[in-house]
Amino acid sequence: MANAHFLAFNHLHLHLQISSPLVSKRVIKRFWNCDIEYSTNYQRPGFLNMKLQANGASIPTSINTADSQHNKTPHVLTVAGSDSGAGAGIQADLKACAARRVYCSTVITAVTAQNTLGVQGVNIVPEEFVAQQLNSVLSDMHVDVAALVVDPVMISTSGDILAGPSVLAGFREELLPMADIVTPNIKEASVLLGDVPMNSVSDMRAAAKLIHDLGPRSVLVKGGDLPNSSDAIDIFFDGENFYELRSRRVNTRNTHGTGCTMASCIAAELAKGSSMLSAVKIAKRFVETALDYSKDLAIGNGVQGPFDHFLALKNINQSSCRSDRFKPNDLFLYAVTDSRMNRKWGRSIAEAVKAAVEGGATIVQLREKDAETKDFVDAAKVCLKICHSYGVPLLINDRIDVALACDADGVHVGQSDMPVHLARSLLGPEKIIGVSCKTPEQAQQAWVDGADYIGSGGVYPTNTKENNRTIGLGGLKEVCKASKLPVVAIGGIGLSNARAVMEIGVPSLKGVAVVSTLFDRECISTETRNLHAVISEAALLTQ
Ligand SMILES: Cc1ncc(COP(=O)(O)OP(=O)(O)O)c(N)n1
Ligand SMILES: Cc1nc(C(=O)O)sc1CCOP(=O)(O)O
Ligand SMILES: [Mg+2]
Repeated sequence: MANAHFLAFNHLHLHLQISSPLVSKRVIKRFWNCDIEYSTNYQRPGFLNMKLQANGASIPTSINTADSQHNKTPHVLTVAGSDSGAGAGIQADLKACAARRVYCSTVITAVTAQNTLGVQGVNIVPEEFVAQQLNSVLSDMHVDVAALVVDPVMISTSGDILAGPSVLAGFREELLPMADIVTPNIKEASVLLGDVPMNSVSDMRAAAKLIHDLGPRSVLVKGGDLPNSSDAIDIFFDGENFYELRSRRVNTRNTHGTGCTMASCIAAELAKGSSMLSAVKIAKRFVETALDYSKDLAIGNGVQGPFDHFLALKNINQSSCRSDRFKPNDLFLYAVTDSRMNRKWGRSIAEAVKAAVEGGATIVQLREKDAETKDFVDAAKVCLKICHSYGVPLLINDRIDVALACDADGVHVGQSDMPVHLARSLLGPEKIIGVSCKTPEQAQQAWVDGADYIGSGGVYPTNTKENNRTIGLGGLKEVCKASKLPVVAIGGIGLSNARAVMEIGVPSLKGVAVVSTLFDRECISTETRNLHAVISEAALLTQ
């Protein structure tokens, strides 16, 4: 069978989003030897026409989408081969979708006998039966929106060639032009483009552009195997902009199935309603976290083992994340609360937080050193609602338990609090984690540990935090220069010196974090507005 490998190893996710009112007019055709056609049925609104053809036999199906609003379950349909070792293929897709809280149905194109040592056998599922599985799933499970994630599986992470020239032509001519995203690793990107050299990030950018010219709406070139790079760098290109997505390279043998997992996670996030860029970022962070957590797994005797999709996520409550992930510019005006100051001025934490966000605070941290746990959780829940109504993230100081209990957007930890990598494994890939750093070494470690940002200070002496070493503008500059993460300056910052801080001229510095300048004042919203004006002007001048 000429297209045996194509069926066996092609890996494709069709995400079926049930909750959206839109019906995709995208036509998916020449799907291996099956023709699948989607179109809106204008004669019968609420129905989706589908036609499957296998070996000339047509299986027309009309899907009722009329009551799809009742079914809000995000759903990924994966079309892929089975891996008996369960590290990759259908098994990885199911685990990834389950870990991301998305339902996954499956169409199996081949059954492989494989383990960590290699692939011992492949049994291709007949094309008619692939079509029948598709028909079974799609004729029953309602489809409002289809998005196609194509993982062009041709060369495994271990370097095995998984597909021949006919498959390559199939990808280039048939699948890529209708894909919403295609996710090659650097070896696959090279093969897709006729064996172009792929040795640098600029080669990856050029490849992303050339692959985009083949027709997909966006391209993710995964640089995990890029030589001489200490970071795992991926290039995302949406046809207009390039995004360089960096994460630290996790040193582990347990990488089997990372490509399948990445593609499934992207499909899962799309099914939940994310934008493509956001889906890609979350998927990358998820894979990084899962790899990190699975470093010491010992499964099989081969050189490349599987990783576990669930350990890193076992305690996660992902029910009410903000739709946007952390943006570095959120650090611009960072308000940190203080229970003593609130007591002094006779206001509740929620009143203080509301006034700060009304005045223009761009992120809030609850730093309630002497609050009882129950009071802290209750107050945090109220503050979370206030912050989210302004689109502002809310972080919790020190207390991972409180952050989990109220489902805050993240935490801020110091050098002697819960280590960042543990906080990450408890909180999961989506939560924001900030860490205090006074030195360039700590800043480098923060990146390695998977933090999102750095708080650096005390820039000036402060009465708010006892025995705090002052690092000055010079120390702040050194941290910012060494940091791959965005930095917010903290300590003794107010209207008179915020401008000098913002003008240090290192791009990683994104803003100032303040306590007394906002909260040890009579009118918090006015003080916040005034500080916002000062740092906005400084930011304009330093651009
Ligand atoms: C934004 C920001 N930066 C630094 C700190 C200080 O955190 P830490 O060193 O843990 O000290 P405490 O705040 O816990 O006393 C911070 N809270 N926020
Ligand atoms: C909470 C905190 N952390 C610091 C650090 O240097 O890491 S300084 C500090 C207190 C900042 O309060 P104020 O704005 O009132 O000076
Ligand atoms: Mg702390």
